[in-house]
Amino acid sequence: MVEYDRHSQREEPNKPALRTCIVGIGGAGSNVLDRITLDRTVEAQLVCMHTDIRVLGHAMAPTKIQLGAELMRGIGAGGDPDLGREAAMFSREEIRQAIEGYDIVFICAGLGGGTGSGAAPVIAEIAKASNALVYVTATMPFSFEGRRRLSQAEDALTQLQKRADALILFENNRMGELILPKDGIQKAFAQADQLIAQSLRAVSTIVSTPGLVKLGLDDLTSALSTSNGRCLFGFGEARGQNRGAEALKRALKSPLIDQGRLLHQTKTLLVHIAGGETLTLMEVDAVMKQLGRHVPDHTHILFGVAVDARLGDAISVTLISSLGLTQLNTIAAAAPPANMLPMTDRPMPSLADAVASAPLAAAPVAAPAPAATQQPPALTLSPAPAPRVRAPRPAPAPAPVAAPAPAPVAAAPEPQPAAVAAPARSAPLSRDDSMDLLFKDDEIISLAAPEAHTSFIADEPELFPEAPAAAGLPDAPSAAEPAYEEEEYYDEEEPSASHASFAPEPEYEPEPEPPAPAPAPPVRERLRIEDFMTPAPAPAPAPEPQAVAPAPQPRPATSPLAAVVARTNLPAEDLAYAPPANMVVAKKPTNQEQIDLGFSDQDRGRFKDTEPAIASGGEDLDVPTWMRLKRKLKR
Ligand SMILES: Nc1nc2c(ncn2[C@@H]2O[C@H](COP(=O)(O)OP(=O)(O)OP(=O)(O)O)[C@@H](O)[C@H]2O)c(=O)[nH]1
Repeated sequence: MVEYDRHSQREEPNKPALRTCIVGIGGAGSNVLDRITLDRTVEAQLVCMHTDIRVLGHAMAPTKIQLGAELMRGIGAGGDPDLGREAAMFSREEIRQAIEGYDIVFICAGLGGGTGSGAAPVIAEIAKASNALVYVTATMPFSFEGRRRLSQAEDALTQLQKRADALILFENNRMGELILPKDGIQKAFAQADQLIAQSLRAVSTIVSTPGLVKLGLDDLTSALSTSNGRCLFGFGEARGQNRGAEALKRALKSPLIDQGRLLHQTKTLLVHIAGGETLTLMEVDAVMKQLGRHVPDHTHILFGVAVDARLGDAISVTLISSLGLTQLNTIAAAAPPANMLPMTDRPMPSLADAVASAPLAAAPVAAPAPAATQQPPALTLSPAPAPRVRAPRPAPAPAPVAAPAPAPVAAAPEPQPAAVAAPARSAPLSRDDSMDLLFKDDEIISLAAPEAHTSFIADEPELFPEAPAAAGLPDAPSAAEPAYEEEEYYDEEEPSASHASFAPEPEYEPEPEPPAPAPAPPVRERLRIEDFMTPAPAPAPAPEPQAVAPAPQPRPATSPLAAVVARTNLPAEDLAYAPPANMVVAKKPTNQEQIDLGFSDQDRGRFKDTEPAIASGGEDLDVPTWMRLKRKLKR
């Protein structure tokens, strides 16, 4: 058996190691950080930042920063990004001290709520000012969370895009592909957290672990950076026989690379293979050969190998790349060129080549060629609509023919790679066929109808105004605000370039519109917890438990947060496991579809001690809040 000489991967003794810091912001960021903390595989400073002291109190990160303590009084931002931003502004000196002096700052947040969406851009700005490389890992909300959250997430994304050196976007909608349809939403979140934690772990390991074939920050940034597009990430880890092939298979199954499909369009692909002391040359070679069947010749491969004793007898494969918006639109709008099909006979550069030149340029980039126009109709995809312009729903594709792609964005379309080495096929290859070539039937995870939310919209106001506006009430709906209409959201096409990127395939395409226009759905108020509960008389306030900061002071009775402050006086057990004493479950209202989302009564594992963050008199009725409540909703 051939083994690597591990001596060659030792760093020069006088070369300082890269200092990395991972900042988790808000509820989602804190959950991911908890997972990383428990894994104990990342050598980085972990910092949790939140406005909500109850979440901070349970966070496992060694360093915690309460954002805007005086402004927020220990309460979450209630879904209001302005409050989250102001809270971060109030605490910017603490933030600066916490992240100063690091070479790389990873920022992890769930976009759509108040703290993460508002504070993350501020923190990214501070990190950039301290000359750190800023990598942002963010989630976009589930579509069922409502249009308001999506819009807030898009705003935050636009701001982050300007400040981050690289941005890995996880669409929660796609996380559904990681689990079985019958699994509860808690499992979806847990799986999503795990994937995000893996990405952070993989990226930070790549830059901090000495490797046989070392990847540098420039490699990583070039693989991750895209001015206006989407990062692709796949990670797989496996043990036992065929552990290399199995790890690669799992990495290719990642929903973030569309089950391997998106790799066929990448110009640069970073591949990192790591294993314990038993990692062999043959295993690495086999993984690279296998990967070569799914990557076109012209892709520039940045290849790294590391022996990491912490992996034990496991092998991990990390794939990182990015696709520009134009490429994504091209994929969505046109039938895939033949060179997107699995390239079963295409050899990859041998490992010897790779080790000889690190990073490895697998093959010279092929000269761009005109887009393949006569490809077989392998996939029928909806045409890409113009970005962010409300327009009538585009008519479904009439027949499975390779329709010419309409120009989805103002920029000139990127040239398509030449359809080289395209295996001749007598019959059209469906996506399922394509997956069959990769995996056995029972290994293909059922695909949820994908929907991307990576639109990048107009410029945001400056992050650092001279005088920040006074804090408004969290999540208070304004008169001008659009009503919360889930039905309309599901049905309506929100045409945007990025939506087009992941336009559903024929099997998921909605039914054609009926000839007569359906009556407009009734406009509903945004659901509140009051819709389900009615107050009972005479609650007796109990002494308030202390967390990491001074007890929140009650706000004026006019504030919707007043009820939250009052509720924090209740015993923790009541908060976590039973309805508050002053509440009784009310009769089920007729319009509560958002609540009928299949919450199971299983808890969130190690997060089970997390207190609920329900604003009983407020507006904070998001999914994570219900998850933290862990209360089985009875009808
Ligand atoms: N993948 C994943 N996404 C989450 C999780 N928790 C929340 N999210 C997503 O992140 C968005 C923001 O939720 P939070 O992070 O709880 O909100 P926040 O940033 O703390 O803001 P406030 O609660 O308003 O202070 C939600 O709309 C969800 O889409 C989680 O555990 N995993």
